[in-house]
Amino acid sequence: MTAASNPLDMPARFAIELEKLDPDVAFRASLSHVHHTWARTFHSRPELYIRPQTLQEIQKVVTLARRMRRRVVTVGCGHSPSDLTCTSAWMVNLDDYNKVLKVDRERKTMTVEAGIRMHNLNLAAKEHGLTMPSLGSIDDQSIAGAIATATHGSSLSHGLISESIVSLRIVLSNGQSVKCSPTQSPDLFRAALVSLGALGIIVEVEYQLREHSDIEWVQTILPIEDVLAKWENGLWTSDEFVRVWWLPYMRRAIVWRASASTKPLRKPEYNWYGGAMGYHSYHILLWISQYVPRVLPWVEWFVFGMQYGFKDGYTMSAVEEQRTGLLMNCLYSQFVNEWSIPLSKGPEALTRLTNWLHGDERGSAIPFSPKGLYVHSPIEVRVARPNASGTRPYLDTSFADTPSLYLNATLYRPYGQNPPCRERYYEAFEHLMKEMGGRPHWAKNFQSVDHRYLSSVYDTDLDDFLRVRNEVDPDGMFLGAWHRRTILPPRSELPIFPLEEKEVVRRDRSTGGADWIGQQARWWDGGEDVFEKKDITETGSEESFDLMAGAEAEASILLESLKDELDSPEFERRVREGSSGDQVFEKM
Ligand SMILES: Cc1cc2nc3c(=O)[nH]c(=O)nc-3n(C[C@H](O)[C@H](O)[C@H](O)COP(=O)(O)OP(=O)(O)OC[C@H]3O[C@@H](n4cnc5c(N)ncnc54)[C@H](O)[C@@H]3O)c2cc1C
Ligand SMILES: O=C1O[C@H](CO)[C@@H](O)[C@@H]1O
Repeated sequence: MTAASNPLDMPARFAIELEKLDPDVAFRASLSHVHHTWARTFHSRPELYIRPQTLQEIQKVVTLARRMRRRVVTVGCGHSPSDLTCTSAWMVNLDDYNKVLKVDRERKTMTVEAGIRMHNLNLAAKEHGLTMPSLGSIDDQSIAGAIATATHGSSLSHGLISESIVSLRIVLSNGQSVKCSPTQSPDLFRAALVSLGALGIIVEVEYQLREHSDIEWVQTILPIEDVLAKWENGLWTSDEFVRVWWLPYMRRAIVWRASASTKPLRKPEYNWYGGAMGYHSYHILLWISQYVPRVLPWVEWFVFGMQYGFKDGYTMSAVEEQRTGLLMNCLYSQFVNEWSIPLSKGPEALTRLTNWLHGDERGSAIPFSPKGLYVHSPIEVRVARPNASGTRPYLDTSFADTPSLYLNATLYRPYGQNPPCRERYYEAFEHLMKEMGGRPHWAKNFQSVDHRYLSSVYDTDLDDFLRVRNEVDPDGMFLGAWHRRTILPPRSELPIFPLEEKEVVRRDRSTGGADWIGQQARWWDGGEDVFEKKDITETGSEESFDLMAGAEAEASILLESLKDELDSPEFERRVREGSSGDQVFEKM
C-alpha cells in the first residue's frame, strides 16, 4: 500500500482487517479516484474507489467496510446529476462486473451482472433476437443504476424500466447475497426495484425482454393548442411511444411518436443543421444567453426552427432498430428537474407554466416573479402507465391508479457554467408540481423536497421502503447526506446511523460544478474513535451528531489541506479525464 500517493492515508487497522480476509479474493481499489457526475455538477473524492470483478470480491468489500466502519456508495456511470453518488468514504463501481450470465430464449429473459450498461445488455439481447421493451433517452446507464432511480421512457404501454425486472440479487450490509423476486423476499424485492443505492449492492438482474423489433418514428412541430386539443383524444395513444418537447416561448411543441415497424430501415432526411453545426451554434448561443438571458426566446425560435422546421406541420421520420431509435442526443451538461403528476393535470400544468414564463404571474397562479427570468427550452413531456407487473416498487415515481405525466425542466450548463435562472425557475416549477401532488425524479436536481413532503405523496410506501431498508442495513452503511435530506426523517425523529455519511462541505469550483466533501459520524481511524471511546450505544445520540459538528471543523481543515490539491492542474486533469488515479493494490 503506497500511502505516499495519497494524503488521506488508510488507517493502520485497514491492513490488519484486510489480512483477516481470504487473500485469494482480490481487493481492487485505488486511493486517488476523482468521481464526478456525467454533467460534472458534482465532484467527490472517495477514500477508496473499488472495482470488483466477482461476487466474492463484492462481498469482501462489504465485509471490510463493515469492519472498518465505512459507508459504501455504489456508482453506475454517474448519470444522476445530483449529489446522490457523492462520498468521501468508499465507492464501488461494477463496470468490471458486467457479464451476461444466462439467456432463456423461451421465457425471453436474460440474467446479467448488474454493472452491465443497458447499451450492451440490448446488444447481447439482439444476438438472441430480443430487445428491452422500453428505453429512456439514452442507454449508457448501468442496469442497476438505471432502475435505482426509477428511470423511465415515454409510453402508455410501459411503466418504469424496472418493471421488466423478473428477479435480482443483492449483497446486503452483512455480506450476504440474497436473491429476491415477487415470490422470494417480496418486500426486499419491492424496495430493491427502486433502491436509491440505499439497501445494498445489486449484483445480478434477471430481465424480461421481448422480440427484437424496429420502429418507425415520426416527429411534427405543432401549435400547443393543437397538442392540448389532442391530449385526451389520441395524442398519447396513437403510437406505442410518444414524447413531446414543449417550446414555451413560441407556444409550439414537437410531437415525436413511434411504433413497431417491419418497413425497411430508413434514416431521417438529411438536415445540415442537425449535426455539428447545430450542436456547436446552439452551445454558443446558450453561452451568450448566460450574459444576455433575454435572447433565449429568440434562441428557441432559431434553433428549433432550424432543427425541426419553422412552419407548423413540418414532419420528419425514419425507421430504426428500437434499441437505438428510442434514443436521443441529450446535448450538453445540464440540470434536469423532472416530476411526475397525473396525466390528466398536464394541460393545466403546461398552460400555467407557459403563461408564467410569458410573465403572467397572477394568471398562472405561480406566486414567484417571472420578471427578467428567461429559461432554456424545451420542457420535456413524457408519459408512463401504472406498473402492470403486479409488483410495484415502493418508490415508484409513476402513479398506481392513473397514467403519469413526466415534466422535465431541463437547464443546460453551457461549457459547464450554471445558468443564472435556475433557483427561481425551479422554485416556481416545484411549487406548481407540488401543488399537483407531484413526485420528483429521484436522480434529478429537485431542490425543495424533504421527508415530510415525500410522505405526503408516497404515503405508506415510503414507510415500507424505510422499514425494509433499516432492517437490512441497520448501521446505515448505504446511507448518505442525500438520503437524510430527502427520504429519511430529520435526525430528531430518526437518529443518525452509525455509518451514515453527512455532507460537511460543498464548494463551487471555478470551472463549474461543486466539490462535495462528506464525513461519517465517526472520525477516520487516524483520530479518536467516538463509538468506542464514548461508548455511544444508541445510534445517533446528540453527542455523535455534535461530533459531526466537530467533523465540520475537521472537514474545513481537510478542505484546506485538500484545497491546493483540489485546485491543482493535476486534479483538474483527473476531473477532465475522469481518471481513476493509480491502481494501488491489485490483489490483497
Ligand atoms: C444524458 C442523460 C439522459 C437521461 N435520460 C433519462 C431518461 O430518459 N429517463 C429517465 O428516467 N432518466 C434519465 N436519466 C437519468 C438516469 O437514468 C439516472 O440518473 C440513472 O440512475 C443513472 O444510471 P447510472 O448507472 O449512471 O447510475 P448512477 O447515477 O451512478 O447511480 C444512481 C443510483 O443507483 C445506485 N446504484 C448504482 N449501481 C448500483 C448497484 N449495483 N446496486 C445498488 N445501487 C446502485 C447509486 O448508488 C445511486 O443511488 C438521464 C440522465 C442523463 C445524464
Ligand atoms: O435526464 C434526462 O436528460 C434528458 C434531457 O436532456 C432527458 O431525456 C432525460 O430524462
